[in-house]
Amino acid sequence: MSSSPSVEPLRLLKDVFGYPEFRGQQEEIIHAACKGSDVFVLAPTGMGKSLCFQIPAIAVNRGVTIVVSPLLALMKNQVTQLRQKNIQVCAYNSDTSDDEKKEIEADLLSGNSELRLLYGMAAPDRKQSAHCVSEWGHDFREDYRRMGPLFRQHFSEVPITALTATATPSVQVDIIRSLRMSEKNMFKAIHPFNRANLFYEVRYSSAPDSASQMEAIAEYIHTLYRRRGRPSSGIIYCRARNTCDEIASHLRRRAINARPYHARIGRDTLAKTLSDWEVGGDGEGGVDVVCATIAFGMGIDKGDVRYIIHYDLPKSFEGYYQETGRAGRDGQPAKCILYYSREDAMRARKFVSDSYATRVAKVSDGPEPSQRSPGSLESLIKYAENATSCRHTSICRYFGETISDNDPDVVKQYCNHMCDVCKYPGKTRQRKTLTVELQSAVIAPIVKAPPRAESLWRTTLRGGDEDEDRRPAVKRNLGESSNDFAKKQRVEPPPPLVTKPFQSAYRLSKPFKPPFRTPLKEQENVLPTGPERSPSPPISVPAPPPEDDDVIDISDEATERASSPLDMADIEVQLDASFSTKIQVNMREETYSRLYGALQKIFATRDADSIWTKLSKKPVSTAIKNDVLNRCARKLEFCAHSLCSTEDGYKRRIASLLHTLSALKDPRLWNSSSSRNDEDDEEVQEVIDILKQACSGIHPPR
Ligand SMILES: Nc1ncnc2c1ncn2[C@@H]1O[C@H](COP(=O)(O)OP(=O)(O)OP(=O)(O)O)[C@@H](O)[C@H]1O
Repeated sequence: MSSSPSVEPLRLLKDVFGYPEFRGQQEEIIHAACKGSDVFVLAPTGMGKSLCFQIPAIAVNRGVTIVVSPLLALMKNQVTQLRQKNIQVCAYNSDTSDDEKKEIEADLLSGNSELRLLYGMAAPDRKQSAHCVSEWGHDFREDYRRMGPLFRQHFSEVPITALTATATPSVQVDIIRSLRMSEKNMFKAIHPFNRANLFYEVRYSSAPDSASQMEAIAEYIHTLYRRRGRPSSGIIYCRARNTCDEIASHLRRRAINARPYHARIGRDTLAKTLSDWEVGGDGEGGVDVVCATIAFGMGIDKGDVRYIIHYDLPKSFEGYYQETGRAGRDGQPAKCILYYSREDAMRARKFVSDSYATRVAKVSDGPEPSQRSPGSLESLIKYAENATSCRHTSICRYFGETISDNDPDVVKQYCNHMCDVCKYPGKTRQRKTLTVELQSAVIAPIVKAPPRAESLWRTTLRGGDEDEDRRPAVKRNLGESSNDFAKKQRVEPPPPLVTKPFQSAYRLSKPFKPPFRTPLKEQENVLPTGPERSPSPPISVPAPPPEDDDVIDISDEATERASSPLDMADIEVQLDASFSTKIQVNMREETYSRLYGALQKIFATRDADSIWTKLSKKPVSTAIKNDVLNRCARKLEFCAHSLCSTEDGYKRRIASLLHTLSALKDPRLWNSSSSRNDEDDEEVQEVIDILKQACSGIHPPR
């Protein structure tokens, strides 16, 4: 079906959309679509893909263009914007009233439709889910796959345009095949992925410390304000909803106009936040910063977003690219800061690998999902760990571009000092190196532990850090290479390094080396067979500890113990004093006891036996139960101690752990069949894993 446009596309661009010229290959794409070719567009975030189908829909004054979108919010925005331009457009989705649906159907059946565009969902029976954002290659893959043949069966001549910002070469092939697009009559526009106006930076920390990280973010926003003389629009992305709430409150306490945005907030409030944010960022009111999960992503199109901060690691490279793509859509410079620590990377890893299996199972044919896959996350981790390659070229390379890093002129085409690696090479390398080496620094001067423990610690810390210098001594002097400080910095330097160990002790793959000496010898109590390492049960979300609970009161430890149902062994716990210069030894001992008591309380419930069965699959004696709880308490305490540099940080972490342990008394947390797609579950899952690990230590797999 070939048509020539009734109205010149360029005139529409100028008169209706108010832009003087086309961007990238917009013009060619629009002409190909008007001619009736199938069109595949791969173009970076913010390039203007929407106009590539909107202009042909208006220009060819015949028939109606159906826009299939995976996202209700995106649909709504576009419908509103097009209506403001007096274009006949409707949406047909779960929000459309029955009357309006009838009107639309009548219009379509009239044979002379007045509608130019009709927006519909990829899966109309499915409520819009926050997790679908940037994920159509996964959650919607099956819907699109079914839609392709069905559509072609009924409308063999109708051209299809597919547009995406994040498709690796294999996903491109899959999209074209799934939608049954014509290979012969196809116009393919592949744009470079690069977003040259975005400054990418990775801020390394040795372990996420929420208080200092939030404060660093507040400080960054204040500095930006001082430099620009007015507020700037920004988005802070977090994996967990609770974190969004916490950061938003923290920023508000620091006089920054911030709001949370995630799926647990009511629709009306979200709509208000979005509209307030759309007018904010210029000092004239509104909301300046949105602290959001991925619920706030694809389809967000505000030109003047000056910064995107990833408070923690996104679950995929595609997600990272999509989310940073919300910045600088007006073409002006904008900053994208990714906070990275290995502890967080390990959490994300665990989370993604668990949920990926479910996703793969859903794919009937074609390549496995790439987004939110362990491979995609690993690439993102590699990107963050790499302090020597330009961020821009690394991103483009992930999406399949071939770029030679050896040729500075080539690199310059991608990045003109618009990333931390290119702008501050020495400093970036040193920051990354120091966060790694500081782990040794924290431990080395104070540990007089047996050589085995030390080498284990060092090995674990250094795993996966192949491309880093490994200098033995820690230098606190952040001296720069001569060029780095030659010019006055225009970007805010990263916050001070966090001087804490840099690894999730929760996730050590090697045996845990406790800081306590205990008369219970490792692996003394061996049961006949070891428990299987079955996947952990899905769990629901515990509420976070209230802020007032942040600092724990250790004094009621005795009460915890007294109410314990187990015949608690009189465990003599000796602290290895050499580990404990940060936190007073007696506080660590008390904390250990409190954790032990809290663990015992979990097993005070009626469901204790079934929980033990889940953990060990074999009958367990009271002595062994006590040993498992002891190991778990030691490990939890050790983790908290390892990951904190201050007493306050230690107390906060312990408070959060105690809260999680308390939540685990609820048997539903062990049995729930709800999906573990929420980061809030992670601490619960970690405790369960540690318990399992403690059990397997007692029954080593043979
Ligand atoms: N030719 C143009 N000149 C100037 N601005 C344009 C042009 N084309 C589109 N834009 C504007 O660029 C912004 C981004 O467009 P759009 O939302 O279509 O991007 P996109 O490619 O779909 O991005 P994403 O994949 O990130 O959603 C919009 O505000 C749009 O109006």
